[in-house]
Amino acid sequence: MTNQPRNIAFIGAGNMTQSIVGGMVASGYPSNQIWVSNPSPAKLEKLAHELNVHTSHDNAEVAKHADVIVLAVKPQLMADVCAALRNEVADLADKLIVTIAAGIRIEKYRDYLGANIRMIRVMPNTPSLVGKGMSGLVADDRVSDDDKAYITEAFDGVGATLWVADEDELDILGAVAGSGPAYFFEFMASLQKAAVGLGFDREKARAMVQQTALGAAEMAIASDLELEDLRKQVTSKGGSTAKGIEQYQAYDIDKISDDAVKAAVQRNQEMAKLF
Ligand SMILES: NC(=O)C1=CN([C@@H]2O[C@H](COP(=O)(O)OP(=O)(O)OC[C@H]3O[C@@H](n4cnc5c(N)ncnc54)[C@H](O)[C@@H]3O)[C@@H](O)[C@H]2O)C=CC1
Ligand SMILES: O=C(O)[C@@H]1CCC=N1
Repeated sequence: MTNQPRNIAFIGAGNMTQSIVGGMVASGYPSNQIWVSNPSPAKLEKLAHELNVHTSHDNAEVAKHADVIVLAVKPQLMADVCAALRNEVADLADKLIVTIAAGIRIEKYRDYLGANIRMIRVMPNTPSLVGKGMSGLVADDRVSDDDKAYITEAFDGVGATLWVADEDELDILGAVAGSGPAYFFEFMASLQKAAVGLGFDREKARAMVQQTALGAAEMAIASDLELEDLRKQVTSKGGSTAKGIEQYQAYDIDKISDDAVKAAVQRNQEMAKLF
């Protein structure tokens, strides 16, 4: 890291924490400066064994070690987890608080943790595990440039980062990029099923689907062309792709994506009210 690594504690050792911590360690973040807590031991044992990070079942204990606390529990549990931290950790205002939870607004965390906290909201995604994450970030106005540079570098280590203007934008980024891997996996699984339906075994069908997805994503990143133009390059006039694309368009794939993203944004907004 260019920025001085800080002691960082993750509260909750679920899918997202495992992805981020795995990616951070792989990108060179010192594992002896990472703490992770979780109520049940199985995930902690795996993290301690594979990544050599510090673990505990006690949230307050890991928080006390940390300069940076990452809240990584489900939104439904956030109020209770924060209430316990507030009771047990005296100097929360001196620490940088990062949350990766969908929906819940910074203002709400001030109720949960105290009015004087400084906070960054990050909306990551699970490909962070393989260093290909996409994380959106937004900070309150108490967060310093140093804090922002540090957290940007930490999440750049597990993929790409994008600072957004406000929390409304973060809800949208979450609905596109946070949830996005699920949309792509759903689509890839459906292509796999189509190939299996025509006689391929699952393994071969998966191999061709995942390599094609990887190739398409890498081409999109490498190219200056619009995505629509990349699609056209594959679609020879009178050829087979044109027939396949006609089917997607008949089901109005744009509307499917539009509806999906709007539904996910709406749920983020609901969670902001609920928790
Ligand atoms: N999974 C994803 O793709 C993404 C998730 N997020 C956010 O990340 C957060 C975590 O999501 P996941 O990792 O998917 O959930 P998860 O359910 O896999 O992980 C949550 C973890 O918290 C632990 N936990 C439960 N009660 C706890 C407590 N009192 N103290 C400490 N840990 C406790 C659970 O045992 C579990 O290991 C959520 O708020 C979600 O909105 C954000 C972006 C992407
Ligand atoms: O489904 C969720 O609520 C979280 C946020 C983005 C991905 N997973």
